[in-house]
Amino acid sequence: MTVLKPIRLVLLGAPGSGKGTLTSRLLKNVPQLSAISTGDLLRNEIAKKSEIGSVASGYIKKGQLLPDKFMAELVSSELGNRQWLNNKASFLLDGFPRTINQATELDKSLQTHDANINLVVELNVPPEVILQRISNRWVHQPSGRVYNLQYSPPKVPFKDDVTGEPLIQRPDDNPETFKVRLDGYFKQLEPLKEFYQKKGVFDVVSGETSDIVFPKLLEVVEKKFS
Ligand SMILES: Nc1nc2c(ncn2[C@@H]2O[C@H](COP(=O)(O)OP(=O)(O)O)[C@@H](O)[C@H]2O)c(=O)[nH]1
Ligand SMILES: Nc1ncnc2c1ncn2[C@@H]1O[C@H](COP(=O)(O)OP(=O)(O)O)[C@@H](O)[C@H]1O
Repeated sequence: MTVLKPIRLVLLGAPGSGKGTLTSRLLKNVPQLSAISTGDLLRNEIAKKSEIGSVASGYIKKGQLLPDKFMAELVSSELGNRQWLNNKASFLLDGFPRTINQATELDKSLQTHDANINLVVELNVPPEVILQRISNRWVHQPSGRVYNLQYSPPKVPFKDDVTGEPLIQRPDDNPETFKVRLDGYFKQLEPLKEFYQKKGVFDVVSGETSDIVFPKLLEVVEKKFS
């Protein structure tokens, strides 16, 4: 796909809806695009035993969102580090914003660089479908690569396809914590959708599998940017 103008894309989706899966597929199809996944960012900080990681681990274990100001600062410094705060760069945000306050903070920091979000796509996947996926989710924490014992198993059981390193199950993927996350997502969703609908940048793609959702997502992106 040839990109005619910078893509600044937010993927909205419940935990387990396929944000990580669809992001990696999209990046393969749109080489100009790179992504920030806030979940991966935080897990890497936890693995590094950094200050940020020590703050994050408590919230993540309980399935609670981290404070808006904390996340907004983390993401805007990451955007700066990657030199994306300009009107030429393309990027995808996976897992941010998740609240209306985060969205307004993001808006403030982007508009000063003439780099406003120009597409927000909600991944609309039925919750009951999502719940089945999570028990089979295994991840390669250092890279953020995501596997599923049913849907996309690793070539060697429980080993990352690229590095051969062991896969783990995320501590926040247990049923009770996952329910906290899922409820939290739906609580925040409507104000976020309205915020971006008012800006005329909102779209939604629905489906029960990523194989159904991905072509729809790619079509929305191609229609807008190629
Ligand atoms: N059964 C099934 N699992 C899927 C599908 N798409 C993604 N998954 C798996 O479901 C889990 C959640 O996907 P992920 O991309 O991590 O979602 P995220 O939490 O929104 O980033 C992972 O184990 C994926 O491998 C699908 O269409 N069907
Ligand atoms: N934008 C955010 N605001 C607050 N907390 C966040 C944000 N992004 C990630 N987190 C924290 O990291 C956890 C894992 O995020 P993520 O890997 O994106 O989970 P999922 O994709 O399953 O929703 C979240 O449950 C939350 O505790």
